[in-house]
Amino acid sequence: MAKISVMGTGSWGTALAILLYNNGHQVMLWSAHPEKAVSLNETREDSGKLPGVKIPEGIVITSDDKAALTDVDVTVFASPSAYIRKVSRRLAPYVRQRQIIVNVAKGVEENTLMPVCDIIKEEIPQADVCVLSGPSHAEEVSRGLPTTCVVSARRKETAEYLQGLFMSPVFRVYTTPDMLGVELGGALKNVIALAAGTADGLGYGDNTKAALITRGIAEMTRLGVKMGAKLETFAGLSGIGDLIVTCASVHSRNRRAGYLMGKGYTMEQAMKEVQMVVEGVYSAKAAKALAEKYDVEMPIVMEVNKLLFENKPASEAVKDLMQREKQGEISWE
Ligand SMILES: NC(=O)C1=CN([C@@H]2O[C@H](COP(=O)(O)OP(=O)(O)OC[C@H]3O[C@@H](n4cnc5c(N)ncnc54)[C@H](O)[C@@H]3O)[C@@H](O)[C@H]2O)C=CC1
Ligand SMILES: O=C(CO)COP(=O)(O)O
Repeated sequence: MAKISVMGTGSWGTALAILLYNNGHQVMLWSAHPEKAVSLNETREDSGKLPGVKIPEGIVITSDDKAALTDVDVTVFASPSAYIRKVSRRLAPYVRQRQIIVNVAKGVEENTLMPVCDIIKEEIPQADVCVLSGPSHAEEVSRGLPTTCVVSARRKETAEYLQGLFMSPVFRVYTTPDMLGVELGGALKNVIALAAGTADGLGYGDNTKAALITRGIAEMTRLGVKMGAKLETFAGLSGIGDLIVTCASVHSRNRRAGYLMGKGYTMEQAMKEVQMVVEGVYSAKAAKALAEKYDVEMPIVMEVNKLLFENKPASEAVKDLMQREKQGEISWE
């Protein structure tokens, strides 16, 4: 049994706290907001985000920074990527040397182009920062539906230790040394899922969805490999796996936001309607900037940026993607 704190009471933090508790660990769930910790303690359910999912009484819910980080074996950082830097800075004084921190957020910071693990490392240099990612909607994990993920760490032993903590009969975890690839897959798939949702909103079919997923993973892989990630990672759970689920699932916030934009909502209206974090909107500019920095062609990412930030009509974006200059699927050289 390990002592684990989960930092963040969004749907993913809550689902992972329940998973880890059911695996027999001692679990604390921390909220950045005292009032949220108080209300969750009373209701033992987040009826807005995970209706019908009970948070076991054995999980201690707190907003006390020090208590949540004292004598823990592992801490899981589950805040949305936009808050990770602020949360890391706030918690850094309570983090011991070589503390294992598992990042589960998916994003790239807009102004620094850093994936989430790098942000945590910068703010908490004494920590051993790892990542868990994959096709894993909280709504399904919290109900014990079979799910697979991948965990990556600097050292193989740490990755295997974490694999053991998270694994359960309904939650299968693989290990990988490719932290960068895992992180990029998780962040970039959200941008492509906005496009897939938009296509749904426009009333397009399964052919269109398959095209966006396939050409989307091609873009993600091109960028990732140029940045130093491994090609195989993009064919794995944190790459194509997560891209498929996010483009197709009824639970996906990114797909839903895209769907609403396909129906004519502005980005702001869509985000308001979805009510939970839509990471693709925050990562889209960073993905575009990375494509430019590494000189990689990412036409879907470019069109999503126009849709989000230049009010380009969705149907125009699709037309422009379809009528791009002719291409080979693989090189003739
Ligand atoms: N929900 C899911 O199924 C999955 C989510 N993720 C990732 O996990 C991360 C968290 O997502 P969710 O739990 O879904 O978020 P959510 O939309 O359910 O909840 C938002 C979270 O933001 C927190 N928050 C709001 N204002 C804050 C502030 N000023 N400072 C710090 N925290 C603040 C809230 O307390 C809450 O924990 C995201 O990066 C997401 O991509 C990854 C896998 C699955
Ligand atoms: O990352 C996720 C599933 O693996 C969650 O995706 P959404 O944020 O689109 O719901």
